[in-house]
Amino acid sequence: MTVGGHGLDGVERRGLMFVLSSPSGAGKTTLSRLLIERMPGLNMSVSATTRPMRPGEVDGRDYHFIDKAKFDLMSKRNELLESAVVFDNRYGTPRAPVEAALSAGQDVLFDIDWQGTQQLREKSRDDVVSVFILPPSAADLEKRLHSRAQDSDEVIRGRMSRASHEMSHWAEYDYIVINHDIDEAFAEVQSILKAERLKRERRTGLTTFVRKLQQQLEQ
Ligand SMILES: Nc1nc2c(ncn2[C@@H]2O[C@H](COP(=O)(O)OP(=O)(O)O)[C@@H](O)[C@H]2O)c(=O)[nH]1
Ligand SMILES: Nc1ncnc2c1ncn2[C@@H]1O[C@H](COP(=O)(O)OP(=O)(O)O)[C@@H](O)[C@H]1O
Repeated sequence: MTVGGHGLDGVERRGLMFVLSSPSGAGKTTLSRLLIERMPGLNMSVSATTRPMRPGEVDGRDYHFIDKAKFDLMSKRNELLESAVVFDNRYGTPRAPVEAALSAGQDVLFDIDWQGTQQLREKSRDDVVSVFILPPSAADLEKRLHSRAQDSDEVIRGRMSRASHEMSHWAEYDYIVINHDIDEAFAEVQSILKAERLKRERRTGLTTFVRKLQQQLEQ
């Protein structure tokens, strides 16, 4: 699917799809924001959802908040790269911005669940790098869901009771990060992205680059 563009070091490479998943409250959103702020060349995929907007969320930045009819229309028109139902709401990744970024050699960051990750992997295995974030303990997870102060007690209970099921998919991911301390977890996720960007297979411009170096040496 991807064409390629210039990497940060000038060598052409294919963009990659960097996926973060976790049970709700483990820290994906916090880590995603830090990555977007601090890693040039990384674009957030803004999902469409039918779930209600939380206080502090911005339409078009955190999600595209749409109704079920619009979601179904996007799905019917094949405008979603993947989609899933989570907590009775629909979530999906708009296709066009992802394809545009990848073909320009940019990377795309996804905060999606295991169902969406499986769909991306089926479509573009070689371009997907997936990271599963775990909380240090159940008590920490619950504390974090409460500290976010954005969901009712009932919604939090629902998220806690789904956490175990979501976590059961950890072994499908390439990397596992335990989010004890946010700075450490961020450094780990950042290292994964940096290393994956250097993988030989996605650096399509290396042959040309090395040939040029050899020519210089032989002159
Ligand atoms: N498959 C899929 N999952 C998504 C998408 N957007 C968000 N999700 C997942 O839906 C779940 C609920 O997200 P959200 O309502 O923002 O709650 P939060 O995880 O507690 O912040 C999380 O596991 C997200 O990763 C998407 O476009 N596709
Ligand atoms: N390492 C951490 N230590 C303490 N609190 C954290 C940590 N990581 C995230 N949080 C807090 O936990 C809450 C849930 O994090 P969030 O990033 O919204 O999770 P998710 O997107 O996975 O649902 C937020 O209030 C966030 O500030």
